[in-house]
Amino acid sequence: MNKPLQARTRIKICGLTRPEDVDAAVAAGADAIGFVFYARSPRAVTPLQAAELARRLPPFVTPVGLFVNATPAEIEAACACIPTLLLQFHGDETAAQCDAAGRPYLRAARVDADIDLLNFARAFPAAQALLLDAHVEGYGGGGKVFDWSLIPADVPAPVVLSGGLNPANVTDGIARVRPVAVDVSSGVELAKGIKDAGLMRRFCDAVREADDRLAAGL
Ligand SMILES: O=C(O)c1ccccc1N[C@@H]1O[C@H](COP(=O)(O)O)[C@@H](O)[C@H]1O
Repeated sequence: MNKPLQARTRIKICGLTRPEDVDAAVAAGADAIGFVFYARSPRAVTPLQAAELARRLPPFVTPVGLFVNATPAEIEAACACIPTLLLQFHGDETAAQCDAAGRPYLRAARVDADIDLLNFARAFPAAQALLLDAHVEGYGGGGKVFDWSLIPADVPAPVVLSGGLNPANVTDGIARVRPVAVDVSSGVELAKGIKDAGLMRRFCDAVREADDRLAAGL
């Protein structure tokens, strides 16, 4: 269930920890900013830190909270600090656990040759979108590209393409997968959790270029 040709590909930039990076991501054209609420990640922030960063977001830029096997209390604490938070479940959460949060969510699938993406998508009918990331140790954020040909054409959910995207490969990813959105972390970083304004700008420009090419039928 990918996007119509004329629709703009949305851009999520994830793993932000610094106010100046939030400002630069917004200026570059990000539609969503991700905060990692997973203590083992080098990009982890606390709910209070994320709330401080999220206050910088203008209207229509969505804060996204990334969770890996968090408790309901941890999810509630983050939502209490950022009332408009869209959830991203990136661990081993079941549909019942995702639904129990009672909020809109993205469900991440960690893709390798063993996953059945059709069944996975069907298991999460309430998810707003299926976020496809490479299967890496540590759940995600590894900067690894997966084999896009593993994505069936008829995935019964909007697809967010992720996993090792960067300014050089995102145009190709959009042309091949036609996702509703793309999500990047490592590919716009100087170091884990430290974003580069120039790379974020180049990434967003590359997404626009891909959209323009698709609209022109190229
Ligand atoms: O960013 C992390 O540290 C992270 C930790 C645990 C799960 C997911 C994580 N990040 C997400 O992984 C994808 C792909 O990231 P990358 O561009 O390949 O670095 C993306 O959704 C990140 O937000």
